[in-house]
Amino acid sequence: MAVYTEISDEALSGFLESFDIGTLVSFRGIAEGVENSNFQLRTSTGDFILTLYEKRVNVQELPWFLGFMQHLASQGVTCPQPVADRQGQTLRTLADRPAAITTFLPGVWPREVRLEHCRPLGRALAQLHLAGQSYTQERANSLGPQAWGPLLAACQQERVEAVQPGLQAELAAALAHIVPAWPGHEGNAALPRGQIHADLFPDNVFFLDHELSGLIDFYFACTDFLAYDIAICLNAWCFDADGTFNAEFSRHLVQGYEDVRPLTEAERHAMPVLAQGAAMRFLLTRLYDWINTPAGALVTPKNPLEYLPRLRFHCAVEDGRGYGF
Ligand SMILES: Nc1ncnc2c1ncn2[C@@H]1O[C@H](COP(=O)(O)OP(=O)(O)O)[C@@H](O)[C@H]1O
Ligand SMILES: N[C@@H](CCOP(=O)(O)O)C(=O)O
Repeated sequence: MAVYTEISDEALSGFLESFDIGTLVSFRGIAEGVENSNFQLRTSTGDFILTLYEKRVNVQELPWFLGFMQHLASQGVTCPQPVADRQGQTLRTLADRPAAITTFLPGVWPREVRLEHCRPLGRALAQLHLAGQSYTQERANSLGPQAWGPLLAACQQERVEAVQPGLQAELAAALAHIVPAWPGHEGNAALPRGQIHADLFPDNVFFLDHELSGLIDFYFACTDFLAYDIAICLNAWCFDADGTFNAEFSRHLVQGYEDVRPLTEAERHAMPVLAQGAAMRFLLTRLYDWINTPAGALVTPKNPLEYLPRLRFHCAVEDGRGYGF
């Protein structure tokens, strides 16, 4: 459960007095997520989400994320909207943490990914990319290839080896292959860039009555290669429970994407290295959290080793045909 910071009823009721959203009826910590503390609030006017920003979020960047969510909504992408207080501020402080209230998005994320989810997912991702083109302020990807080596080093070799013998050497070797091959690296051709979600896992995509009802959790969003977002989705949505890659899911995802924004040949060609990088990024952040989560924190760290077979799979793929397109 991701509640790193507890809040009392009194503190929350006092906080709500600065907003025009009614009085507190109930609130509960949300037993999902790993990054921030999230609470579901019910007030006399409706449901809201309160987020206290914790780990990887840089407070200076919060206006960029909140502005991005507002911009996406203005372009027709359904996502939570920051709620302003009576002074017009969306970013506040509660329990010594940066805090924001956002609207509650109806829907449920798919506990089991099915084929019917994949095409709508691809379409929504491409719509997000097109909508992001008019949000012009850039935010560098702080978890891009330049961060992976330092992240592996920060995990400490002996602790990585304790997670799985040989893991440190395997990741170091994969990094030595992925980083020099990365688009835009030292003379490599770049790919189309723009605003990406960068964490569009099933738990960040809501469905209602078999339709995609909205996207949440924009706190890793950044300016990067658009196709990298597809590579993240290939990792997060297109492996069966037994670890087998599901090419049919992948094909539907990419078809949905291309219904809205056709891929360039260079993007298709780069998909294996982008998918390797995406597997590496989530493996490393999970590994870091696995090793560093403080005892007693109300959070369930995610298993880094789920991403090792995915990384190996992508390292063996030669071109887009490996992904079913
Ligand atoms: N705006 C929202 N509307 C409805 N539920 C939400 C909303 N934001 C978060 N949630 C719920 O909280 C959970 C955790 O949120 P998330 O943003 O993924 O947390 P974290 O950033 O800590 O990983 C989600 O899976 C969802 O159930
Ligand atoms: N999606 C990441 C972790 C980030 O958590 P989220 O709950 O914000 O999606 C992973 O699975 O490693």
